[in-house]
Amino acid sequence: MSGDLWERCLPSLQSEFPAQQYNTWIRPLSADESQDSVVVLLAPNRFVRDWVNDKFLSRIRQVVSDVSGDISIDVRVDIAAISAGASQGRRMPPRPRPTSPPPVSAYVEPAQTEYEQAPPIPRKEVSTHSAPVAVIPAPQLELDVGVSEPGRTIDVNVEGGLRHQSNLNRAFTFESFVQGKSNQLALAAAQQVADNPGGAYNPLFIYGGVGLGKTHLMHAVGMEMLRQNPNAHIVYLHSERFVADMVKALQLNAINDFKRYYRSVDALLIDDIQFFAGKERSQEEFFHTFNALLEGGQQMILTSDRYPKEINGVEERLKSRFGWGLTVAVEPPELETRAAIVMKKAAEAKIVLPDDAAFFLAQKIRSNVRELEGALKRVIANAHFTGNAITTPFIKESLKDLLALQDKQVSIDNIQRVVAEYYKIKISDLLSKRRSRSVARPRQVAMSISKELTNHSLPEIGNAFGGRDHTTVLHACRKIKELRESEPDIREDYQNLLRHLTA
Ligand SMILES: Nc1ncnc2c1ncn2[C@@H]1O[C@H](COP(=O)(O)OP(=O)(O)OP(=O)(O)O)[C@@H](O)[C@H]1O
Repeated sequence: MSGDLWERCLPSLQSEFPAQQYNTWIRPLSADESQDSVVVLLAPNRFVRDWVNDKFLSRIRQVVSDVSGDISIDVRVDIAAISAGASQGRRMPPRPRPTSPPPVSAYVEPAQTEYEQAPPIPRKEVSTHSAPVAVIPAPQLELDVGVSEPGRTIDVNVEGGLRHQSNLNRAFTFESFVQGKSNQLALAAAQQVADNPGGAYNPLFIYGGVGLGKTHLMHAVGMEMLRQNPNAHIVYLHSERFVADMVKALQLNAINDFKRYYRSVDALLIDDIQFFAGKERSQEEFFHTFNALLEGGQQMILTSDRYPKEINGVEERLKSRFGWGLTVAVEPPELETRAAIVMKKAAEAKIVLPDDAAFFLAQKIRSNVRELEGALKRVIANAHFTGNAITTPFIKESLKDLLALQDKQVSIDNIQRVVAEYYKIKISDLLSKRRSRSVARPRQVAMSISKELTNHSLPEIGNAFGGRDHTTVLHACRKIKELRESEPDIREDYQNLLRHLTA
């Protein structure tokens, strides 16, 4: 075999599956093409293998046979990854805590961030090693982790006078996290890690856009680990804090203390890892910390605003390590999830919020959950000052300026108008059942742009185009992506329209 068959199949698979699915399931596979007439696809763990076998194998077979005739496909777990997993799972004998305080404070305020069903992650599936987190002389919890006090962080006192701060935010728990299709897989993976830290999903890499719950999930794992084992030594920090601590340690000639400190944790949670970009010395230090923690069976959870391989300015060896465990995406939540989040946040604030008011807010604020939460807080504050009940008209009045701004942003209506004008057809044609090429193609373009420029979900877009099914929208997006690569005219039309709509 030529040895690059799998490489040649990847572009088709990439264009076929939504990015989240491709990145989570297909991209981590590597191929062993050393045998004749069989390609062995190596999955980083059993979880990925089983899911690929179940959901993607038949399509992969088709694509491979289109490219290279009759070749059989076998999906196996990468043995190297398994042994890494086994060594990760093997708890190390108790390691001494650093006896002197770390050179600098590790304190940081916590950051206030397709329609395939996510796989049911069997809880405890990989618990071949039973020891939980505590391997280090027990630190004492200063605060009772069982009591939820939103906004409060949890401090941990370690013996020997070392004050260690986990910085976990009590408000960010699994209970307060609302599950939806957009975060189902990430949530399931996080729960699995919390139940089985240092297991096969190490590191857990969570990526996705701003304000979508990555930090919340990360803290929820830490909180759950602490609930299961109050002696666990868990550190959450933003990557910029890691960099700042390292710089200070270098200045104070205390890099060994820094190393010992970060390597003595049971779980290290680092947020927004993309901030390591361009910081070579920090990357070098983190690389060694990463290896030490992985070898010691200590759990790492990392978040980023993009898929590991797409983080520019970060060394390849680090990027490839980020993908050794499990990489999961959080997507913008669909309308129902946004409404459920608003309801949950209102209930947490002990506010009565009628369903229609929650849906109104969720419909209007689509950009991300943080903004949604911010809008709700404004409404609550307003209601508090004026003594009014929160109703849809009250929300409209309270958020007048914000909603006016939202309306200026690109809407599906606007996209339909601009696309219809561009192709010299009527808006009603875009919404009609007509299938002639002169109407169907602009309709597909408009759907694809709606997916790209708005936060609407596929069903919402389908609905706005004459009540079509979400699979029609999905098909349109894939078709247009394909045509933009193969047909210069479509590429140019698409670019012109994007430019016009975002000017
Ligand atoms: N599914 C959810 N359920 C409940 N709250 C959520 C959910 N998703 C996000 N939030 C809330 O939205 C806010 C922003 O979330 P978070 O800080 O975790 O986002 P993030 O993805 O880490 O963003 P960034 O990339 O900017 O750091 C938090 O208050 C969080 O509690």
